[in-house]
Amino acid sequence: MNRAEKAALQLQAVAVLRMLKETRTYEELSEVTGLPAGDLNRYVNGHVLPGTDRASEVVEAVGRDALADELLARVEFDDEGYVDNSGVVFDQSFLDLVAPVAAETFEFESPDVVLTAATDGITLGAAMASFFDARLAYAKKSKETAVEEFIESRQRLASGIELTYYLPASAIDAGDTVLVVDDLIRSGETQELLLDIALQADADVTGVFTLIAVGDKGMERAREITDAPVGALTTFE
Ligand SMILES: O=P(O)(O)OC[C@H]1O[C@H](OP(=O)(O)OP(=O)(O)O)[C@H](O)[C@@H]1O
Ligand SMILES: Nc1ncnc2[nH]cnc12
Repeated sequence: MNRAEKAALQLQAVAVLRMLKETRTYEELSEVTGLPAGDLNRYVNGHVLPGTDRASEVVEAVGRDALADELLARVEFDDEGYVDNSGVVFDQSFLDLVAPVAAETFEFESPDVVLTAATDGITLGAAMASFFDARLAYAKKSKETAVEEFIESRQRLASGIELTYYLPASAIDAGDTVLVVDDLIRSGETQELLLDIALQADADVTGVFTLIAVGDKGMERAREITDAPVGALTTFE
């Protein structure tokens, strides 16, 4: 590990500790990590950085399960089963922690472009793109002004309403590898549109990732369209 990689790891560990600290006392954080509460206080407040051994323990100990638990604690369901996930998609630092875990868990190849759908997919897309050092592209439900050429994909939804997503044609080049991400997959209609946009761009899809799958229908729909890995951090029924 070179100096820059060590520094990145140390800062990632601090970010993990800060996220865990939001809902815990230092004593509780000490129980979770096995580190002394006084040291944790100094790390969380930025006075001292954890050594690289400690840093890698913290980062590795907080794997998929810890993030999935944290996700569960941050979302709320209404009476009709709709999810309020603003506690997650408004928190860029939390999403920055998800990216390395998602990459490792589902073994996504590093893509040229991360593709998502406006609006709520954008912050996760930015975290994933930053982690992979890839470009970010987001399809929108309206045409951006002054852009001349778009890839567009339209679908009639179960409700009968037509939904169209537009992506500036310059955002994905033919032959690019593309990782498709979104905050939530339920019916899979949005994924179908995004995967169709990738297909129209002559790109290769390397995976599909979502924070939350509501049921399995939308995930199955994505699996029917692509052979690449399709994964969710958490599934709710
Ligand atoms: O699997 P599906 O049934 O297609 O649902 C998933 C989509 O629904 C939500 O977006 P929404 O359409 O609410 O737009 P927003 O991000 O602008 O809120 C969510 O961000 C996904 O993009
Ligand atoms: N917030 C949400 N909760 C559940 N299903 C959805 N489908 C689209 N948005 C949703």
